[in-house]
Amino acid sequence: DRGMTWWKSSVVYQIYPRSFADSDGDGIGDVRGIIDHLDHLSALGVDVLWLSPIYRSPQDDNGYDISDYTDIDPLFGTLADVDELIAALHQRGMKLVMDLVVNHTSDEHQWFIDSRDPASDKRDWYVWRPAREGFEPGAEGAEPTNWGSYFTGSAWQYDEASGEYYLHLFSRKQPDLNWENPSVRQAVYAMMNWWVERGVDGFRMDVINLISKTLPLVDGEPTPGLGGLCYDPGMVANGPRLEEFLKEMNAAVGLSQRQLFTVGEMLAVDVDHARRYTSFEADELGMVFTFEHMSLDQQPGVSKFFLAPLHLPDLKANLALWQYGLADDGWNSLYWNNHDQPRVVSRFGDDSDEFRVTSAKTLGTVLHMLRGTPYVYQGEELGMTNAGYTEAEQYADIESVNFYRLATAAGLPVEAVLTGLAAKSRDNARTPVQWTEGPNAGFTSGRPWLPVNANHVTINADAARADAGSVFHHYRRLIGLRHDHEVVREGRFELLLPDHEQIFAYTRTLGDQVLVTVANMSSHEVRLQPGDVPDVTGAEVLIATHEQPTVDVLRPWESAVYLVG
Ligand SMILES: O=C(CO[C@H]1O[C@H](CO)[C@@H](O)[C@H](O)[C@H]1O)[C@@H](O)[C@H](O)[C@H](O)CO
Repeated sequence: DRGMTWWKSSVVYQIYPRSFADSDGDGIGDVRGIIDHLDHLSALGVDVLWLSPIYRSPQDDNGYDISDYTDIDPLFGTLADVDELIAALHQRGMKLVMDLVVNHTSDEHQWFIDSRDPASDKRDWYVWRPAREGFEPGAEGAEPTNWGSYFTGSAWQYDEASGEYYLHLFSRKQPDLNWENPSVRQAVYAMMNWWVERGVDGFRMDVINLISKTLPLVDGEPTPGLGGLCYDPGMVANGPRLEEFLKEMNAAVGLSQRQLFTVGEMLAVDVDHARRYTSFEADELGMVFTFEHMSLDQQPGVSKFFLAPLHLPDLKANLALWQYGLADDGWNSLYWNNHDQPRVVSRFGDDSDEFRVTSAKTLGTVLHMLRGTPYVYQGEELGMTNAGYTEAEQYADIESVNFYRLATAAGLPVEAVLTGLAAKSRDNARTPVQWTEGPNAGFTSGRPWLPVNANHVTINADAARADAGSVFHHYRRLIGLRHDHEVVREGRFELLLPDHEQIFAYTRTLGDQVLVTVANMSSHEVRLQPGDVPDVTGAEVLIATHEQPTVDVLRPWESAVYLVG
């Protein structure tokens, strides 16, 4: 049965190696640090480990700028360390998913170094263009199109030596590969097969729906207030040959045939696109990551740093749209956190001492009881919070640093810019994992590359593991429910109380079994009316944040899951 894929009953744990665990005291996490903490993953019960990039890289974007795809950056370790990690994971019944970053490479990759020479047979491996008609090459406004890079500023860099511009949708040191060139595609597939032969079980594909550009490349609508450049992700996403490339890749690497795990990170992807890309008949991808539910607490059409309050009915409506949209074909990925998003307990929960644990648990429950494959980002299982930075100098992330420079140069009040960064900067997700209450939270014996959050004295893995009521043990139980109950894996989703401003409630139905999830997503007590949710009298309570849960009155951030039938 084409739909019978192993990852439908799996939970994925994402590691951002720089910030997970440092084994050699250089202040930067590494592969041996991961090997030293596999017990933590086994205790949590996760099935798949997704590793953000550890390949050789000048680290301009913390590894998402790769200079050698088949070698490990010495910061993180060696190929032998990775072989040991793969063996150790497989021995524990877990799988390893590597990050595949092939929309772009580093400008220090040999391919790009060769490509800079117009006579090189690698010239057409990247996207080179002459200056805009009628402009002096290198002059103001001579860029081939008005596209903005995701890290702000023009997406084109003038190359004095060859007198032309190359495209970089991210940083200047991340030139885009030209996927129109079949030699580029074959080189990528060969690299993927090299890793599969080494024991890797699948790939998380970085911004994979940007690889097919619509030709010819033309100007887009300037984004208001951002210097006249076009920052519309739709400008370059979901191009005309994307599905052709995904099918070709799938066949060349045997992704479906070898049941390899694949998830495509996709900006500007909607549920209709996702249905096509993840359809069981299509042989393209297993899942996609959408940003739609991550874009509801920002002002529409500008940058994520322009904040807007989250309206719970909007979040429920979007999650429901994807649950219904992929109900009978395709498959959802489920996530609140990753290395690009702020910590969910600070964003959608309440990270005060009074409600941090309960709101973190309830956010876990409402996500993990949905239909799809859940992703847990390192530290989420501990209820780690945002970094709480107040000064521009504290930020290390290229996207945040560039945005601060552009926004203040454009005359935006510094306070407003710092407020936006404090809420949305990617550095919020990148503070070191808090293992102990001790120095540097047990992350490193050296000086951490990014300061450890001071709240590690109370929020740390040792304390969480020792406390049966912790977020850690709640996540362990949620993961257990997915392994033990087919209704959690396959049950048909139905949203309840769509317009309720505080309550998130829904059912999952499989045969005569009904799972009822009811959650109060506010810091205030909420009273429900009879009939608001199905009668759960006598039902088995599978998991709950509070003793004696009821569906009449829900305490702040209270949630419970009932199994009826
Ligand atoms: O666009 C991406 C794609 O991210 C992927 O691609 C980026 C380039 O490789 C890389 O920086 C990211 O870490 C990787 O996940 C997000 O980083 C985006 O910039 C934003 O932060 C999300 O709100």
